[in-house]
Amino acid sequence: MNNEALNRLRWRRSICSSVGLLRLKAHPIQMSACDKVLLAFDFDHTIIEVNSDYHVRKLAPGGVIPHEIVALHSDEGWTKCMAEIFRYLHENSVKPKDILDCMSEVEFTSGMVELFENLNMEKVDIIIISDANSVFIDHILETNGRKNLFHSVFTNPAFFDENGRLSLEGYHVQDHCTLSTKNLCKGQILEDFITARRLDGIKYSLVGYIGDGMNDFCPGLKLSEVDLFFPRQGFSLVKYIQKMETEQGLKVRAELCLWNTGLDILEKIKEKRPDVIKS
Ligand SMILES: Cc1ncc(COP(=O)(O)O)c(C=O)c1O
Ligand SMILES: [Mg+2]
Repeated sequence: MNNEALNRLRWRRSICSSVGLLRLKAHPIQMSACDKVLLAFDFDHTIIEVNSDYHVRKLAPGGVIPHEIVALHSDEGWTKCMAEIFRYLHENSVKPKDILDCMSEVEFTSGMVELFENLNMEKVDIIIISDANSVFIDHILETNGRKNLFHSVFTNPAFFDENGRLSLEGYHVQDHCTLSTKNLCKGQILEDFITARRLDGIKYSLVGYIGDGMNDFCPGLKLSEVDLFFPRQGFSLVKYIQKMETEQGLKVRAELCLWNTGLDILEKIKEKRPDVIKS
């Protein structure tokens, strides 16, 4: 986080603390916490229309990744597969600039910019939880001029090594959640974030989680009845929610709000919390 962003955060925190103190007089029970809305976004097929990990494959010779590398992709995770893809690209003379230029082509999903521009960021925190990687996400946010909007980005750390190869690690190692990949449990990240913010004096009166894939089911389960779960229309998460309920009795408690573009999300937030929309 740069100095400007840190200062802005501190400034927001100080505003929140004063609001908390004012509340103390009228409503002693709510005293220490500053109420905000949290919107947690998946990245691939959510903030952006494509899957960045698939988009980069076009840089391989003939746009084809060898079968033995593709075969490393599993439901338990794809960081090994992606690390091998990056090794393969490097062996085939793909340079860091080629990868970054390829990511510069990636556009935000329709209506996402309008959604972000209409949220009152004094009242809303937005975060990203993604099983892509930090280099792709950073670059795409930067080229779209939206990097500073996000309070935090949780994803697999990546960097270009001294030879120019993109190197990738898992975000964490976990084996408690069988719904998630081994390297990244979005549900745990969401819960840890909310707990950390609570300790900072920020309480979320509404949490919205926006995603498309099966790896977004675990954070959806963590939401409560007052929250909003946004599975993307026509993507795998919609059917997975039904399947997990009928086959495993795992029921999402939050209100389900299907979405197709960012404008659908904006409409729903407007309806539930007009106070966090810019006037
Ligand atoms: C290779 C690969 N990368 C990324 C993702 C998902 O990333 P995100 O969590 O940003 O949707 C998937 C989902 O299946 C995938 O297969
Ligand atoms: Mg996704």
